[in-house]
Amino acid sequence: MARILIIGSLEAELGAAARIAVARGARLAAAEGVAAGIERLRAQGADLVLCDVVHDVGWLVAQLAEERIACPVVACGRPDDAEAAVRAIRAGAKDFLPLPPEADLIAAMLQAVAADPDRPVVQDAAMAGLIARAEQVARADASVLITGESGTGKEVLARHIHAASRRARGPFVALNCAALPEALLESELFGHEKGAFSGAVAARKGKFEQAEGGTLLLDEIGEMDPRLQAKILRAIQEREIDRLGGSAPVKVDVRILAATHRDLATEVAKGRFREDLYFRLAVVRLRIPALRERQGDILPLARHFARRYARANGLPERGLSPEAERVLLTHAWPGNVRELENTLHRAVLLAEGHAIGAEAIDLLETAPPSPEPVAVTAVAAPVAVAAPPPVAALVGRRVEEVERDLIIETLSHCLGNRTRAAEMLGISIRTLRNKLHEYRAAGVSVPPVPGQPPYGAVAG
Ligand SMILES: Nc1ncnc2c1ncn2[C@@H]1O[C@H](COP(=O)(O)OP(=O)(O)OP(=O)(O)O)[C@@H](O)[C@H]1O
Repeated sequence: MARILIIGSLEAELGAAARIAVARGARLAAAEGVAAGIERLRAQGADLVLCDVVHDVGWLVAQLAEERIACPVVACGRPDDAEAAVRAIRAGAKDFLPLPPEADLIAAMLQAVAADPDRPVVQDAAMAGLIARAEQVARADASVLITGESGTGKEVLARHIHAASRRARGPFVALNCAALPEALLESELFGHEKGAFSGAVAARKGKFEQAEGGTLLLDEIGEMDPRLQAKILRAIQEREIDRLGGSAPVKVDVRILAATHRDLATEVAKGRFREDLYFRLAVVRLRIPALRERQGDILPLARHFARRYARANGLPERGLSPEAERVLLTHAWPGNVRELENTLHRAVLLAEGHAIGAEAIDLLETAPPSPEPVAVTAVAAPVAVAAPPPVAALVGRRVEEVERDLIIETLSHCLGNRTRAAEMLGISIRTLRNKLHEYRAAGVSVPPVPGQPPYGAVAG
């Protein structure tokens, strides 16, 4: 069932469109303005956005592209307002829906979004078997532990399980447990009441409550502090959570999926992960093979990314030359699908001519692949897989220097996406932009905004 987000007032004709969509089986959410709409998309996603042209459709489309939220936007307005329609389409809206709405047009839109564009691309037999198993367990409500090296597609698989489950109509919420310090992670997970700590100016729902009726993915669960592990265990067992500063527990109906690149059984043996939580989470275990273990997926994935980035950059869709295919098939891909994706993104931008040739496949130097799960930091560069530096190694360095390296590395991990990097760093986007200006002024190279040249005219 398609999930539609309507941005605009439901009291106007857009309300009629909403009623038709619901009558045709869509699930509806509404936001008064673009900023609120984006907030909602970040938390819960949608299959289609209908945005009233009185709002800034261009800004909405640009923001979604920057945050890599893949969701088509259809602008809506009066048919006599041709100027607004043209403006919206030029800004990147997929279509223009004239108001008052026609039931048939809405039905056609819903049908078009029903095909799942986020379905994992799979061809290798090992991976196809895993997907079949995931779809089978999706129907139950049991927790699932997804393991695999960094970049193998653990979040993609988690989203697929959610989409194939009875909770598909509910929200899918993901939280990277390694990206936040303990105190912040606790309030992100469980929410807080107003005044729970200095700075808590208003009550805020945590991820558990945001995922109500849906699925919560706890990514990088192996990095979680033991105190929070105990709280997660309680949430799963009792199906209730305590907001920070709250006086009564809150009931939650959430399916938990957990992901980690670590071998949790070993973490348990070493006393770093609670055994009881491990058994609760690992009711079903799905291990995603490294990309080098599923050669059959390399070319289908490469073609998929070549298409995606050609479209995203307004470039013609081109195939891969036989030589480029050979290069892709012989690389070890220690950064897995994420590395392949980044490589194809660069290749699409670099390639000249009718096909993507080997000269456009720019493979970054990487460490030789390790058969063991490799520890990576939350701020690892997009393709380099490296052990996290022990804090002791930082002694002797200035705080501002370490901060600068952390910010630049995080930004590069996020492929230049400012909003994502700020979120991961736990700082405001404004602070991030100010810091980046300072670094540039000092001659430090800063990862560019996706799709823009390194020192483009756009600020930040
Ligand atoms: N089977 C797939 N089909 C299409 N895209 C994929 C597939 N697997 C991974 N990707 C893409 O590769 C990138 C990495 O995937 P994802 O974030 O799910 O990996 P991960 O294992 O969760 O990584 P990490 O351990 O770093 O969190 C994403 O951009 C994702 O869209």
